[in-house]
Amino acid sequence: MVVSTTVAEIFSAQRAHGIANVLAIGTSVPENCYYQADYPDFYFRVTKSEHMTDLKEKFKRICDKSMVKKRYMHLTEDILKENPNMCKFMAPSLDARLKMVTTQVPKLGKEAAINAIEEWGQPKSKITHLVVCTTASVRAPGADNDIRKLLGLEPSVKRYMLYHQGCNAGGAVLRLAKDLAENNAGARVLIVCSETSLITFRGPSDTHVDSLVGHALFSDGAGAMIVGSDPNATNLVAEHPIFQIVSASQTVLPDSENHIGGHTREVGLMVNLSKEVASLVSKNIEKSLDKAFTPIGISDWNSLFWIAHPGGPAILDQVEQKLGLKEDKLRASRYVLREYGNMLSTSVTFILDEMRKRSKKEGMKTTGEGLEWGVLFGFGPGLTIDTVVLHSVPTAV
Ligand SMILES: CC(=O)CC(=O)SCCNC(=O)CCNC(=O)[C@H](O)C(C)(C)COP(=O)(O)OP(=O)(O)OC[C@H]1O[C@@H](n2cnc3c(N)ncnc32)[C@H](O)[C@@H]1OP(=O)(O)O
Repeated sequence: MVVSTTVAEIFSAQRAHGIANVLAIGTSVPENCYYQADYPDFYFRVTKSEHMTDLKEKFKRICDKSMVKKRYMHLTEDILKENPNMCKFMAPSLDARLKMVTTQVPKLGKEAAINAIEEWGQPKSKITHLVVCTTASVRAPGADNDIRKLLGLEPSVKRYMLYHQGCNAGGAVLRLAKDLAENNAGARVLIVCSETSLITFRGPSDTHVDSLVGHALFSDGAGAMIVGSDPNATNLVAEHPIFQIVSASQTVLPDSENHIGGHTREVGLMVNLSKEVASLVSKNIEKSLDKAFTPIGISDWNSLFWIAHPGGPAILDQVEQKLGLKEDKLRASRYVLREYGNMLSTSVTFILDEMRKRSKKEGMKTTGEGLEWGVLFGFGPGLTIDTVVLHSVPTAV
């Protein structure tokens, strides 16, 4: 038998030619909207904690400084009445939480995915890979298979489930999708991040004030993106890149393990946040920028468009100050924090969506506020920083 092809040729044919692109973006939030101005009253009332007057005043101060105007959560007063243990600081409640999370995470994720697929305009049979991310639960088969079924995707779609990663995973999913798209010719990767506070909500405790910080910031939301290389311009409905994914990296800051943590216990997911998070991120961020942009020859951070995970206003303020960023650089991050809160891994998808939409609306030349190069940062437990270098495309296409 004469074999007419080499392993090197097979290897080459298996790979895409071009760099990975974000080809579509979709988002979704639950119906219930909570206004921050009313939230301290709601929170202390539903958790039957009105007697903790000093703590309530402290929570009001945190909410006032959170920069959040409103956020969306699946949780309702009725759900909490049915599950009173969720209103205590530490009471067994994991089963009840997981039962709701099992339905809610795929449902919200599906809605975002449908929006992304609609924008993409291609048949869903072209989706080859599915990357799903949530901090809210751990199980098998997981939310990835549920989302596959809800969307009617083929059983042969190659699935990747990222559980319990926290906020930096908004960058990590793009890193994974880039590797998949560039290493598999014709691959179309559907990314879905879906987060819910059903797993973290709990009553206040005067010995764990950091829990109140989470309760002032965290919210529900899902974001979806389609990522692929070599966009098809010849189809009846052409594929249009929105951002090119140039490079992606991750690092863990030294001696930072205790600053953001999440532990799933009988009482749900316990999150700890130290007061040093903002200063640690801001002190270390320039190293990640240098590493990502030295090969491109960029050292002026104001020449970039910015997609920074809005962990909290202190993080955005200190990053801005440390790097000498102009006031409007973190505009899209601040907008998403104000209008939606901190949706963990999902937040950066909302920021990408806001940036490209506003760039077009305001007549800017590119999807990145008229600029060519940009950076996406995810910050999460570890303390982990995920850095993604992006390249914009012209808005006129
Ligand atoms: C989950 C993930 O993987 C990734 C994530 O996104 S994790 C979330 C990351 N975000 C954070 O860590 C929040 C960062 N912090 C902030 O944005 C701000 O500090 C804040 C909105 C919480 C408060 O705003 P501020 O301008 O710093 O106000 P400040 O007056 O210092 O703090 C308000 C109160 O909160 C308390 N506080 C702030 N951070 C605290 C913390 N981590 N733990 C305990 N208490 C805290 C302060 O002591 C202060 O109490 P008093 O009013 O009684 O003095």
